[in-house]
Amino acid sequence: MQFRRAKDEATSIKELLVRTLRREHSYEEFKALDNISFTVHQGEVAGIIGTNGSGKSTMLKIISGALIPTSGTVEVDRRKVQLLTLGTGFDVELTGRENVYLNGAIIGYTREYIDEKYSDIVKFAELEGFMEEKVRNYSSGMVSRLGFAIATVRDTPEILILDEVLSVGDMFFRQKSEARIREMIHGGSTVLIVSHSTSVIRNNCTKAIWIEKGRLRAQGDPRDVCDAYEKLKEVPK
Ligand SMILES: Nc1ncnc2c1ncn2[C@@H]1O[C@H](COP(=O)(O)OP(=O)(O)OP(=O)(O)O)[C@@H](O)[C@H]1O
Repeated sequence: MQFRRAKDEATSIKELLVRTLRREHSYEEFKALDNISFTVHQGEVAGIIGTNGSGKSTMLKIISGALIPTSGTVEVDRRKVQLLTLGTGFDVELTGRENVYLNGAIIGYTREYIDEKYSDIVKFAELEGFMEEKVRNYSSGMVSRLGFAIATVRDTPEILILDEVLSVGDMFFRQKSEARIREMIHGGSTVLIVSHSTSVIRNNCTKAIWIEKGRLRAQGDPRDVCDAYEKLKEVPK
């Protein structure tokens, strides 16, 4: 997967304007994912790990169909896939209620479905009494709780893709959200889960895939792959 990145960033708005007018921008091609190949079988729970910027979210977006790869192929039945990701599709100038409809529509829910599930979403997010308030006035934990409740209200799909949806909210909400995710993971779906927590990968996954700087570094037993990944992070003595 190749992206185009601005090579020399302007240091001021004036410089940016001048460069734009003079058409002086230069770009470089950047490979976010390079020659990655793996298989996830039906019923497997695959955990994806890697340091920041290594390409995990890009890969999930390609698998779910949100991004089209510049080369290579993915074989997946997209009608069965649901990608859960937080923090996208919220407008802070709208109320909590309006954002449920906006965010739900982005995920692919119909208006009728959101009408039916609205009170379950509010209850799970514990935001009764705040839904007519603008999201601008929410704390970041409240926004994540609402995002999590919207994303997970649906019945578990056959192929579930989770992009860092754990560890949301305070300790009490986290316990509740982890229990919901565990139910989804162990409900018979095929799951791909990105997490920075190696204990989440060790405790829930049947295989682990480690991506580093856009390349496949290792795949296999979650304990072996997580052990190797943690060694990378050890500070040299
Ligand atoms: N649309 C884009 N245009 C240009 N570069 C992009 C784009 N999307 C992602 N990238 C770059 O691709 C690389 C991989 O990003 P990605 O978000 O997939 O990493 P990640 O492993 O999910 O990171 P993190 O753990 O921080 O969430 C990063 O260097 C990022 O800046």
